[in-house]
Amino acid sequence: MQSLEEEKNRVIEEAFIRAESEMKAVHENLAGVRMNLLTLQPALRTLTCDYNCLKRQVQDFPYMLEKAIAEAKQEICQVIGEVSNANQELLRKYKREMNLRKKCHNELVRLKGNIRVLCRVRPICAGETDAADTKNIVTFDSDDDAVLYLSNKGKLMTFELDKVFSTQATQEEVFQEVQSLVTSCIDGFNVCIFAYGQTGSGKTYTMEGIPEDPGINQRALRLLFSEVSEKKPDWDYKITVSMVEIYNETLRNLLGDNPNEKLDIKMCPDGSGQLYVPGLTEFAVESVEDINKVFDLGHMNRATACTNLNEHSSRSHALLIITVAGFNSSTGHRTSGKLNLVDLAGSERIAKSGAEGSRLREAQCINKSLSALGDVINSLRSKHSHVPFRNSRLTYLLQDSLSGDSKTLMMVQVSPLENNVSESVCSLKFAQRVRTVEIGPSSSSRRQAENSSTSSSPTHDSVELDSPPVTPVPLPISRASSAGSTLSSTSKTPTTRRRSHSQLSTALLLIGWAALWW
Ligand SMILES: Nc1ncnc2c1ncn2[C@@H]1O[C@H](COP(=O)(O)OP(=O)(O)OP(=O)(O)O)[C@@H](O)[C@H]1O
Repeated sequence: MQSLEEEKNRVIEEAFIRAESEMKAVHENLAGVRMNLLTLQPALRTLTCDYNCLKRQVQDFPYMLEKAIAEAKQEICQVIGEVSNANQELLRKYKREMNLRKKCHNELVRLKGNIRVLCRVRPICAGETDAADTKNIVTFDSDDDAVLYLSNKGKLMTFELDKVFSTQATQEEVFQEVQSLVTSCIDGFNVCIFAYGQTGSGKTYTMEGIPEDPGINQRALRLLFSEVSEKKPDWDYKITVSMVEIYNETLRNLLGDNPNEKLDIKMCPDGSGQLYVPGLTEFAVESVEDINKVFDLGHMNRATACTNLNEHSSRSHALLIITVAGFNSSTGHRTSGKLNLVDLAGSERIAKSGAEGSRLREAQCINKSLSALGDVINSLRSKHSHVPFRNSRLTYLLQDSLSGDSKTLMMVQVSPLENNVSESVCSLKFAQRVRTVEIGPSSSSRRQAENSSTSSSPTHDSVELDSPPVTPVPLPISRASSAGSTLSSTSKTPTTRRRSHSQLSTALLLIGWAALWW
């Protein structure tokens, strides 16, 4: 019993020791866990905090998103508003600048005179070089492109115009000189460009040109197309074209179904005082292809009614009438301008050509219309209250493009050959008279003063010349000294050039002022 008791006590003791060591290990583990717990607690707190924060953010997100969208919207609206204001301002400045450009352009044209007279001398053609009387009698001034010298019976005559194109001048160079007039019809002006001169002097070459080198007609339409397309989308333009011929005082519609049909010119019944041609065909053109189609139709119709087109075209006036109507959708503003491109009938003398019968009648009709043109120009020049537009079909048809605020350019064509000298002198004399005309408000007093100073120029002698082939009217020659004058030396009269220079510098000043103001 005792040993059992001892055994029991020993076992208990051993169990107690084992339990104690196990207890110690458990305590140690517990301490480790406690330790871990202590270190995890801050992380847990951070995580909880982060979690709560995220939770709040998630809760707030729709509201913040809405707010951000609203702010972005506001900013975008503000920027759009600013851009739109800037655009409005730019548009306003653009319009102001366009008006200013128009004013400057008109002022420049006004200062140059409403009627500008240019001269083009055609080259001697291949077939003409061998004949005996094909001596070249025309010379140019290397320092002054407005002066032309003509050798007539041993005397050197000087003619002064607004510009002279030598035989080498290209179609492009000629067009550059007239293009400002062409574009002014976009601004609502009526413009007339005439080619005047004897048969074979190059009128048709200048106006129509040849297929590989077109003249003013086609170049003008091309320029109008490019100018109006630049003005889009603000401006919407419609360009229409009509072609008519005046032969023996009869007006024919070259684009109509029946080219033999005679047209009449009538006063608009609306009381506006405008003229119109009932039944005149107008084609809307938008491209070079359209122009070519219209020109082909016009030529075909012109050829169908005559046996010899070349002779017929020499004896008739050909008119290309271009109308440019514009509408500005933002301002509601409308413009309407007309450009008349006229290839006049040959102006040679009846006596010299010895015309009889139907040729005489043709010549008389040409005489009548060119004389009427001269009468109109003379009346405009003298500022008569009555201008006889109705005296010929030509002047009646061109009435609205020859009066008021309209602009006219005459291209006087000259042959360089000696056997054409009297016709050349007459054409140039007529051109110089035309040059003194002012259609609208003008600087007439200054011009007169300058003319009188020119007349008194001691270097000029007045000489008797052949009367013009078709004497328009005895226009008073206010530039008598240079019109048909002779020069014994190569000295020049600088007066008119001085006028051009002073006018040009005024215009440049004006443009400079405009640029500064802008
Ligand atoms: N600047 C030029 N360069 C080259 N050739 C020209 C020039 N001007 C005219 N010609 C040529 O001279 C000839 C006569 O020209 P054009 O037919 O244009 O004269 P016109 O004055 O219209 O004659 P018409 O009154 O008979 O119609 C044509 O063969 C033409 O090609």
